[in-house]
Amino acid sequence: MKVRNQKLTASFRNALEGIVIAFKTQRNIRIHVTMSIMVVLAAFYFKLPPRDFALILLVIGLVITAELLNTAIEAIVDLVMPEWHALAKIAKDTAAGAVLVAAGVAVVIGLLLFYKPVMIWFGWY
Ligand SMILES: Nc1ncnc2c1ncn2[C@@H]1O[C@H](COP(=O)(O)OP(=O)(O)OP(=O)(O)O)[C@@H](O)[C@H]1O
Repeated sequence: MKVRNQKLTASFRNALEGIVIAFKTQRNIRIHVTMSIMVVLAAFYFKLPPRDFALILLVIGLVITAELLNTAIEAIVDLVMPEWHALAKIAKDTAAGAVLVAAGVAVVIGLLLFYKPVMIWFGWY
């Protein structure tokens, strides 16, 4: 039981290390995390309802997960194929495309959720 707990702790530590490495090496992840913090603060400020808040957390998770997987795919491609290869290009470009899709969905959801409170705040509604 103790060995299993130690294994679990090590897996958790490795996963956290992966997130820290991605944050340190990937500028895009730093940008997304900064924007996510700002969006969460804005959600508090505008007192968005719990369901909207949950949706925001969900899309933030989606974008950061996509970024982490993109980082992992980039590392694997660089490891196994340092030279130019058509399949390496497909792997990197589709992984980047996944991030773009997630970020696009996040922007649309953000606009839908913040549109009304922001309009009210400016007195335009
Ligand atoms: N081994 C390769 N073979 C073919 N194309 C490649 C290869 N490595 C990179 N590319 C192409 O170059 C683009 C940029 O790759 P690069 O590794 O320089 O940046 P990245 O790490 O994917 O981007 P970032 O870290 O800025 O998100 C890729 O999206 C892909 O189109």
